[in-house]
Amino acid sequence: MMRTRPLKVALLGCGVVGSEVARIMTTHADDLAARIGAPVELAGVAVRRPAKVREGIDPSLVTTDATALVKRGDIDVVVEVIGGIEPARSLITAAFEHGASVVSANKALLAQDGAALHAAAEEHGRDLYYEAAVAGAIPLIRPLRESLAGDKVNRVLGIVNGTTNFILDKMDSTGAGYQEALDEATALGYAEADPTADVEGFDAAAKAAILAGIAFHTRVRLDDVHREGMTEVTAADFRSAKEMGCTIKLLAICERSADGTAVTARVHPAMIPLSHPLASVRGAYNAVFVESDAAGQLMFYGPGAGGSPTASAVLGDLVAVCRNRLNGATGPGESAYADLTVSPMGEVVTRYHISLDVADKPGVLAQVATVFAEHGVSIDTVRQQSRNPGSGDAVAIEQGGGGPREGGEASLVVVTHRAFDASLSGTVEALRKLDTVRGVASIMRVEGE
Ligand SMILES: NC(=O)c1ccc[n+]([C@@H]2O[C@H](COP(=O)([O-])OP(=O)(O)OC[C@H]3O[C@@H](n4cnc5c(N)ncnc54)[C@H](O)[C@@H]3O)[C@@H](O)[C@H]2O)c1
Ligand SMILES: N[C@@H](CCO)C(=O)O
Ligand code: NA
Repeated sequence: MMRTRPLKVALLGCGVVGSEVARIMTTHADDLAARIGAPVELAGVAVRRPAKVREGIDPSLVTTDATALVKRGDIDVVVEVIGGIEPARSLITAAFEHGASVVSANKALLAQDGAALHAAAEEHGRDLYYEAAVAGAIPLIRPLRESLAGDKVNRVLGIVNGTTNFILDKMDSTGAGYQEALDEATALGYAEADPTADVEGFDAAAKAAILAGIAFHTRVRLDDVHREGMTEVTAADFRSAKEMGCTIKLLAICERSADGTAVTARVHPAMIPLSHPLASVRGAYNAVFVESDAAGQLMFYGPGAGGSPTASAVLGDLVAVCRNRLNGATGPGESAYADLTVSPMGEVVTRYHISLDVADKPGVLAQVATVFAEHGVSIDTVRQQSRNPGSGDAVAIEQGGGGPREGGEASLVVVTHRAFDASLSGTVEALRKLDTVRGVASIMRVEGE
């Protein structure tokens, strides 16, 4: 039976995501009411620039005082789509203290202060939902928290940042420059207010922390996630990847150790085979693999960024939280009982593609191979490409076949078998000290094989 008194919603922030949340709340009001069992009313919209015209929003609802709005006392659900740490954190905390449940899209805040916010929600008997915070529209938080609650997750691997996937895809498929592709992603509403968060991997690292925490029932914070951005990926890296039958993606990888007692979480660019499903994830789309004991391998795919897709996830949470309120119940809170050790990057085991600039003279290959062996890193393949003395150009490689002329420089590409990341770092450090190694052009991990 439909309750006539509406549930009151306060919207904090009316930017790319907030404006879409308001639009869908208005256009789908009847369906939302039927699904929830009570009408939902937009009771206030906190903004920074009140003079801006906001189509479909009653100007009398607009306020610049977000604090007063969340403290009104009659608000059932606060939707936080401001982003950043403050004032979002204080506003969410105040919302719980004043009796509201919270829906947020704020991965930066949840990765940093998720534990404290969950504790505040629990203390006040309210909900904290954040499906939109990870991989936009794709249902991922709820499947991990609820659908897989009876299984044991061992690995989460995916593309969780739309902006960087858009940029890498453009660079790979059209040869576009980095800045041109970033400007387009920003114009399409994918990028964060400061795109450094996207391109330096902070956004994906925050999402990895949230996913690892839920998947492994262990607190994983942003600082626990090894992070490398994608600003140094070059056209030459894409050429190397192509020669390997691979492409390059910015991946988030959360793994349980072989003995099951520890976990790692990391974000970095990596080569993946073109035959892997993640290789064909284009534009701002995201895709995440979840591997678990009983279910095996699951793949989640869809739009990972943008106002309307993100609003879809926010609305889904809003419906769930409103239903809980009507039932006098709360949904699942934080689950960190397993309390596994979060290991550093050095304990990750994977494969590596290393490009070295070396002197083209006898014994160099053996010297390089010895350094790998001394650090316990086993070589899978080696490829050498010579450059004629005085020319920067690579020429055909015919090892021992009268090709390379001694005295010039060569580029040496080594692909390893699986090895500890710490061993690889030790290898690279030692390689840099060899006189015959002129430089380490790139180091890229190889995943998804
Ligand atoms: N855009 C996306 O694709 C996307 C996807 C998933 C999650 N998110 C997350 O959603 C949140 C919002 O992102 P967005 O893209 O809509 O950002 P946005 O910058 O377009 O919108 C944020 C809005 O909040 C307003 N704001 C800032 N401080 C405020 C304050 N004190 N009171 C009221 N309003 C204030 C800003 O003026 C702005 O209009 C962020 O946490 C972001 O990480 C965004
Ligand atoms: N800036 C983020 C938004 C979605 O969280 C992205 O590009 O994926
Ligand atoms: Na999601």
